Amino acid sequence: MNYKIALIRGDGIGPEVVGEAVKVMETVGAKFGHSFEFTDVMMGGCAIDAVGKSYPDGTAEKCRACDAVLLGAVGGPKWGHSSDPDQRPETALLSIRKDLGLYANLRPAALRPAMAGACPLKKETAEKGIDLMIVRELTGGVYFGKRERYETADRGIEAADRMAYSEMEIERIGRRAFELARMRGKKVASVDKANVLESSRLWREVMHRLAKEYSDVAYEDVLVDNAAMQLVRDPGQFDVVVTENMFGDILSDEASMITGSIGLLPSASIGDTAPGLYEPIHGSAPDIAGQDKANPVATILSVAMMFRYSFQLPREAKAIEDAVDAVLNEGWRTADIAAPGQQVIGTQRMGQLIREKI
Ligand SMILES: NC(=O)C1=CN([C@@H]2O[C@H](COP(=O)(O)OP(=O)(O)OC[C@H]3O[C@@H](n4cnc5c(N)ncnc54)[C@H](O)[C@@H]3O)[C@@H](O)[C@H]2O)C=CC1
Ligand SMILES: CC(C)CC(=O)C(=O)O
Ligand SMILES: [Mg+2]
Repeated sequence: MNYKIALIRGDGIGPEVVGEAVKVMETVGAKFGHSFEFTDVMMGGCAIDAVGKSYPDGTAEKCRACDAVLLGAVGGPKWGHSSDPDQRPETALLSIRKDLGLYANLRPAALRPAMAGACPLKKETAEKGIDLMIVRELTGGVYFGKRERYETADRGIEAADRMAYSEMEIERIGRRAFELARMRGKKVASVDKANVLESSRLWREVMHRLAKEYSDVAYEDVLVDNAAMQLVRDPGQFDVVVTENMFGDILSDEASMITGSIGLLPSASIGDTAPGLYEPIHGSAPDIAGQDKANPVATILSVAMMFRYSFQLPREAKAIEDAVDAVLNEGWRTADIAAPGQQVIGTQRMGQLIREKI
């Protein structure tokens, strides 16, 4: 079968890791008899440089014309944090998620067998294993609320960001979490800050209604500060963790380190109708961009998620995941996952080794 893929390579290490992931797709295609038609879609800092704004007209339409989207990362210090949203690379990221209706960001954090030694947690915690799925709400909350900056009478300039959630937004992400839990460990932890925030109180009310409906799934509420601590103390207690946009952003970066590195964790952003968007959880890593140092595994595993969720190709997805594990089991390491004294390989070599295993 032929699949159309939109490629948003983006900025920093984005083009490097997407380049390796594309080659992996082609290898999988050759092995299993699929072909891929790639369309480059420019967005982010590179688009500011080329056409003067980070989210050029027609970006969403180009993506909608494809079966799935693969994104590297956007942003970097070159473009700063302009007061003009068109001049901020991150505006493009938020806009594409909103325009495609990608409200569910699935971020699996699993400790791969070869990485157990790299887990910074207590030995017995690592031995228990880590396999959790963070279900992050992606198109609401404080990242999409009204942003304001204004002069006050007595306190100088003040800035504010509004965090808002509707029942509908909470219910649809909650259902995704409970449905996923049914296919996994049958446990949902809903993370909020209901002891302080009104949006979290509504979040909790809706989650409790769903918990009654999905009575075969064990349910608990966890306050976000406690969740951050529990993730380090005993991550094995979690199966599906559902939470709002910003909490999920932060907790998933934390989860990445207990499983080895942010360079390992993939994600899938999905909605109800538009093509899914697949991306590593990391950013554009300007500190290592252009040096063949980035770990491409997170992006390559994002392709595996694309095959599984958008194309219903579990055999092909597993071939990628098995190849990644085989390469890691042999001890090959990019800099972010290498132990002191261990030999380090680059982005391209890691990609090549994974393709050879496939
Ligand atoms: N999806 C996206 O496009 C995202 C974009 N960003 C943007 O990326 C830019 C940089 O953000 P940071 O806060 O520095 O976060 P970052 O995730 O880009 O980097 C944080 C640290 O992790 C390392 N790292 C990240 N990915 C890696 C990989 N594949 N292999 C090895 N090491 C890796 C980096 O070298 C850096 O030390 C910012 O402009 C930010 O807004 C941040 C997160 C997501
Ligand atoms: C612009 C940010 C919301 C990007 C980010 O950190 C993420 O989605 O993980
Ligand atoms: Mg993030």
